[in-house]
Order: sequence, then C-alpha cells, then structure tokens
Amino acid sequence: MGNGTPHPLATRLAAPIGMTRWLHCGFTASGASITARSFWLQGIVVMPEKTAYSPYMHFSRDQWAALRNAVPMTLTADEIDTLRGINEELSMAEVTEIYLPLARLLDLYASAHQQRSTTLDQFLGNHARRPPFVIGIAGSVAVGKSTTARVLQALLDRWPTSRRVALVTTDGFLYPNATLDARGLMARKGFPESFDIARLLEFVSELKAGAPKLEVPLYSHLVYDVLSDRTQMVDQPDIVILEGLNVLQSGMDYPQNADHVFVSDFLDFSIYVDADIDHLNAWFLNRFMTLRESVFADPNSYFHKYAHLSETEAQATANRIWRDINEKNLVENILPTRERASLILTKGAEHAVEQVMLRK
Ligand SMILES: Nc1ncnc2c1ncn2[C@@H]1O[C@H](COP(=O)(O)OP(=O)(O)OP(=O)(O)O)[C@@H](O)[C@H]1O
Ligand SMILES: CC(C)(CO)[C@@H](O)C(=O)NCCC(=O)O
Repeated sequence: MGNGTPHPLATRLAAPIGMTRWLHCGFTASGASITARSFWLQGIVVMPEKTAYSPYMHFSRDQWAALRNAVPMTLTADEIDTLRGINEELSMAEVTEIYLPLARLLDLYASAHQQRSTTLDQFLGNHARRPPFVIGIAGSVAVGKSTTARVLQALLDRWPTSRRVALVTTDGFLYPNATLDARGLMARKGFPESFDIARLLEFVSELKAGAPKLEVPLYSHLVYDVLSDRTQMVDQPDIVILEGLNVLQSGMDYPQNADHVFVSDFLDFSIYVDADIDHLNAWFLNRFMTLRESVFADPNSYFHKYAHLSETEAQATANRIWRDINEKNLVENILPTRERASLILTKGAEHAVEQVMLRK
C-alpha cells in the first residue's frame, strides 16, 4: 500500500459523491499537504472532497436537466417503446432529464472528434482511417451500466446526425469458466485476473485504428460463461460504447499486462455510474430474487441449482455472492477508478440520478 494506492478501508469510507462526503487519499506527499483540515484516521489521510482543486463541475439534477432545453428534443411513441423495452423500470423522467442532455453532450463531443480526425487525416494524407468515438461506461456490478449503455445507444442511434452506434461489453473478455476453474479463479469473476486483458487491449487498439470487421467474444449471464459458438461483429461504427466494470482500470491493476497500456488510453469519453454501497447491495439482491422467479427456472441457467431454494435461503445466497465477490471487487478494484472518469453519475435509492459531475 503506498504511493497513492487507496487503502481498502479508505475506499470503504467513500460514500457517493456529495457535499458532505469525505474523500480518501493514500499516503501521497501531495495528498498530505493539500489541506490543513485533513486528519489521520487509522493511518489514512481523510480530507473533505470539495477542495478548490476539484477537476469537476458539479450539477444538481435540476441544473443538469435544464441543459436539455438549449436544443428542443422530442421522442416519438416508437422511440419511447424502444426505451421501455430496454428496462421496464426505467422512468421517462430519467430519460428526458438525465440521458437526453447526456446524449446531446456526447453528440457534440463526437462531432468535435470527427473534425479532429479529419484534420489528422489531412496531415497524414490518409483518408481511409475511420476511428470511432469510443465511450467507456464503468461502475459496480448491478449499478445499471448495461441499462445506461443501452439507453445511450438508443438515443445516439436515433440522433439527427444519424451515427451508427455499437455496444460492446467487456464481460466477453472474461476467461471462460473452464480456464477460471483450472486457475482457481471461479470466485474471482470480475476481478482483474479473471480478464484476458491482452485480448481486450488488442481489440480496443484495433478499434481505435479504425480496423473493419472486428470479432468480439460474447458473454451470457444465463449460462454464466463466455459463449463458445457466438461472437459479435464490430464493423467500423461511428460510435462505440464500451461497457464494463474494468474500463477505467490501469496497468497497475493488471500485473499480467507488461506493456502498461490501459483500456482508457483508447477512450474518448468515460462515464462512471456511482451509487451508495447499500443501494448496490439491495439492487443486486432484488435482481437475484427477480431472476430466481424467471431465468433460474431454465435448466440452461447456471443458477438453476438455486431455483429450489426458499426465499430466505435465496436471499442469504445473493448476499453472500454480493459480499464475497462483487462488493470486494468494487472496493478493491472499481471504486478507486471513479475519479478517472470524464463524467460521474450519482444515483439515489430508486436509480434516479441525483448529481452529475463533469470534468472541466
Ligand atoms: N435507470 C434505471 N431505472 C430503474 N432500474 C434500473 C435502472 N438501471 C438499472 N436498473 C435495475 O438495476 C439492476 C441492475 O441493472 P443492470 O443490469 O443494467 O446493471 P449492470 O451494472 O449492467 O450490472 P452487471 O455488471 O451485473 O451486468 C437491474 O435489475 C435493472 O433493472
Ligand atoms: C460478469 C460480471 C463479473 C460482470 O457483469 C458479474 O455479473 C458476475 O458474474 N460477478 C461474479 C459474481 C456473481 O455471480 O454475481
């Protein structure tokens, strides 16, 4: 532990970002000297989050929602149906107040990126390059990354600039269960060592070079494994949304990655979806209990073995999986990457975004 690496206990203290939250920092000389109000707690420097040096602009929900008014945006009934299909619990207020302004911002950034690429093409005398605008979405298991990614894909896909938007999840780059099992890593799914990071880096590097027809492995939550007979084709889209708990992790998190190139080196914009750890636990539990009534009944489901459990046993199982795997991974490997994001969405108990932080 040292040199800016947060102590696990320190990250445990980090509640969702807000006016009253205290932010951890490690044993760095700069961290210790920034604020006179910092104090020592069990060997950790703890300091108020809102320092004069915050690299973020903070928006309340209302301030953020107001940013959609600059350009009037309307959704047709069909488009609303599409979004309902993504997640029945998603409220339309959430789409119009949070995701529409965000899609507008991303569209502006994508246009600027296109102009920059054209300038570079002129300089290089190479007009064949088609590098996409790559958006990363990071956050805990069960925070709603997939829902956020699908809503943004649907909105950007229908945007008047009509760009082609591909959605890729890094879950496809997990090692198959057979490999994880052989390495004793089945209880470490989602941790850095469970990913084929070299393959993921090769994909993002080729993607950013504008390569055509890239084949991406697919993960199934139903069978709880990488699919051996299906892949996804990514063929020079204009925008790629790369969703996964590891998209902001650095080379230091991956000792197996000797090159020290990061996935985030290939991202043009990144979003961290954040929520209080107690909300995350509740959402994971709710999802587990809902799946138990539907998907677990399917004999192909990896969790079929849990279908017969009583409600109390099922809850205990879900809480154990949360505590021993997903919460641990969040505290040790995901939460420490939050402040690397270009934008942080902080959700409240009902999934409504309460605060938006955008890098200056
Ligand atoms: N905006 C939202 N409004 C209401 N419910 C939501 C929203 N986003 C996600 N949820 C619910 O939260 C749970 C987790 O969402 P989702 O599957 O999108 O998370 P995830 O971060 O992609 O998780 P994982 O990493 O496990 O795939 C689901 O039950 C989903 O229905
Ligand atoms: C596949 C991941 C790692 C991320 O989506 C996650 O959903 C997962 O399976 N975690 C392992 C523990 C669990 O079964 O929830």
